[in-house]
Parts: sequence; structure tokens; C-alpha cells
Amino acid sequence: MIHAENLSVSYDDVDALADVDLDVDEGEFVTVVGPSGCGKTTLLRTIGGLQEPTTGTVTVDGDPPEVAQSAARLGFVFQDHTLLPWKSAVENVTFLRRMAGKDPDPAGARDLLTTTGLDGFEDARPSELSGGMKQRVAIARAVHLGADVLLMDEPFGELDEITRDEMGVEILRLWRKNRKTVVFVTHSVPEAVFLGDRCLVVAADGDADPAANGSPGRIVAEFDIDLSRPRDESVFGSETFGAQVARVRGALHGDT
Ligand SMILES: Nc1ncnc2c1ncn2[C@@H]1O[C@H](COP(=O)(O)OP(=O)(O)OP(=O)(O)O)[C@@H](O)[C@H]1O
Repeated sequence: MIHAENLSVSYDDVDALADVDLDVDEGEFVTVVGPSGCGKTTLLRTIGGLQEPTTGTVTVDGDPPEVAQSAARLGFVFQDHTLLPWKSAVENVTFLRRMAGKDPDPAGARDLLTTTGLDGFEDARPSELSGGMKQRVAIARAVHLGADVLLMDEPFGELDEITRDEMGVEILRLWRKNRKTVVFVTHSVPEAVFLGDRCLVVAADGDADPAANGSPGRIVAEFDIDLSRPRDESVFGSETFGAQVARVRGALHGDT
């Protein structure tokens, strides 16, 4: 579904990403974990057609990302939820479909808001919602758009740990139901392991030494996550989960 080959991205004086080869299958949930500044957002933006690669190519279902984006086949969920403050939750959810020229389907949007735990808040404005609730609206909006691919950049980064765990369970439930292809960027190793079929570790040389900089991020390790599905909070206490988290942490610290 997503294919990237020999991808590198440089900004004016920063080499952000290099040598990325990546294939994500249809319906797969891939997580990307790595330290701050290693190029995770750059990777996601490049897959989404928001950033031009310096070298290499990316395709989404065989098309350039810009084509996939304009056909509303890509949905984005970012850390700052970018809801329209003057619109209600349900209007925010229907907005992108309307913009894409699709039937806005408010009844479907209301169902989706119920599924994401926002029953009774469909007509509330963003200012009346907590951070977690706003993020649920943003996720419902991306799913409602009907995109095949969801690109999520630290969507739970601003949330407290308990809400974050709940949102993880929620997103897996939605994913099971809608079977999207997901690329999910996070700083959190446990989150990356809990959510993913596969976890990519991105790091740059010198990440262990924050004073060193200048080298681009690369995919330095990749793990198939060996945890059965469906997964819920009970997974967190399991030995297998702990072992997988340790393996990913090891790779982040350069122990591969
Ligand atoms: N528009 C830009 N112009 C110049 N440099 C940029 C730009 N966007 C990102 N960078 C630089 O590229 C590198 C990678 O940034 P990126 O945001 O992709 O990393 P990240 O892993 O997502 O970081 P974080 O986890 O903190 O969000 C960093 O050195 C960053 O400062």
C-alpha cells in the first residue's frame, strides 16, 4: 500500500532523513518510534505528500502521495488536533468529507462519535471538550473521511498517561472495525509496541549524545510485534509485552 525507496529529505542546512526503504501492507498498523528530531515527522509528511523528498520515491497504492491526498485516500491526525473552534464536534467530523466533495453523512459522523466515546457531546464546540475528547474528534474525522491510509503523528502526545492508554485501546478497536492502513509516530516505546503489527526504530548517529547533530535519521531496526490481537490494557502487564518493549528500547540505545 505504501512503498518508499531510497528516500532522503534535506531541509536547507539539515539532513533530516536518509536511506529509507519501506513497505507497508494494506491494513497493516506500523508504528515509528525514535528520539526527538530524528526525522519521524519528516517521514510521515513525506509519505503524506506534505514534504517533497530530496531523493527517492514514495507511492501510496501506486500513486504519488499528492494524488492520493487529493483523492482523500490519506487521513492525517496530528498532535495539535486542528479542529475548527466555531464548529460542533459533528460538524468538525463532516467537514473534511464536505471539502472532499463527498456526502458529509452526519448520521455516520454521529455513529462514529458514539463509537469513539463521545456520546452526548456531538453538538459540543471544541472549547467544551477535554484534550482527549478533542483528539477523539480528530480521529473520528480522519476515519469518517473514508481514507484508506491514516498517518498519525504523536496524536496522544499531549494526553495524560491514563487517557493515552485508553486512546490506544480505542484506536485499535476502530482499526479492527475499519481496517485502515496506519502509520503511527510516537516517542513512547510501550505505545509503539502495544499498537503495532510492526515497529520501526528511527535514529540518527549521535542521538545518544544530544550535543552531536547533523546526521540524518535512518530506520535502524524493525520488529514484528508478537502479541496476539485483539489487545487491551491487560497486555501491559504481560511478560511478552515487557520483553518486546525491552527489545525496542535496546535498539533505540544502539544495542542491535
Ligand atoms: N521545515 C523545516 N525546516 C528546517 N529544518 C527542519 C524542518 N522540519 C524539520 N526540520 C529538522 O529536521 C530534523 C528532523 O525533524 P522532525 O520533525 O522530522 O523530527 P521528529 O523525529 O519528528 O522530532 P519530534 O519527535 O521532536 O517531533 C530536525 O533536525 C528538525 O529540526
